[in-house]
Amino acid sequence: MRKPIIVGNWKMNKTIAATKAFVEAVDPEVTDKADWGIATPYLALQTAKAGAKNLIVAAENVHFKDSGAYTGEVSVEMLKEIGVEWVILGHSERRQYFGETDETVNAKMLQVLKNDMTPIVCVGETLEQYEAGTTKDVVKTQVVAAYKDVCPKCASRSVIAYEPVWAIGTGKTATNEIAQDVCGYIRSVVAELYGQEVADQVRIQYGGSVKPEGLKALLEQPDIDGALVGGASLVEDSYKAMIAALD
Ligand SMILES: O=C[C@H](O)COP(=O)(O)O
Repeated sequence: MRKPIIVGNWKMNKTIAATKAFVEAVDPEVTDKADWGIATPYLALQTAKAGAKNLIVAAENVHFKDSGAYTGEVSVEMLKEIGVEWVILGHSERRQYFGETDETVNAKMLQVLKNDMTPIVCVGETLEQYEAGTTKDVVKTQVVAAYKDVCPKCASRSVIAYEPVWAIGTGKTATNEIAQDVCGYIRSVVAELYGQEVADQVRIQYGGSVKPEGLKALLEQPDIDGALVGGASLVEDSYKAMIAALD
């Protein structure tokens, strides 16, 4: 039985002070019905870690090298020094605006897993690809590339987030049927790569305009084990409503 995992991806939102207030308000409400987390900008991670007793605290990105002349980047060692063990990789916004590729996502996967951190690796098609009917080809290519040279044991503890780009921040949610169809397909791709036992352990999230009121039904889908939530994770009451929705 896979435990649900719901992570708020804050993107470029919230100051350190706002992070402190959020964690103080939300962390005590967290239940064991799911693993609950927030991914914050780098600057707020230490504050989030200091306040979080229950919430997972994740970074939104990390570099694939140990250290060196990579101006503006943050290493795994830096994250681990402040106790951050989770990281989102390959979010579509990083692919779209910051030159993230399947190759760099793979390099980051290997770096993160080698250092015993947990990746949430994002895959998903654009509106154009969706309309062209190539969703499954696109996500298969992204999953196969992300897991190149990743060992089965490492793969089994990773998390995959399926996020159709056309549903991110647009208010357009994929129907539960579409989300299940693609998440089930992603699990079958993992099974092709590693066998069914590993595929059954990997947790697969859906992301894209998830709201508290839709969360429970989403998680009733057999291959959807959680959600990566943008906008609805930013407001304390909305995050608390997600927690309440699973009680
Ligand atoms: O990582 C989260 C996603 O990009 C979803 O964002 P959203 O819930 O605001 O659509």
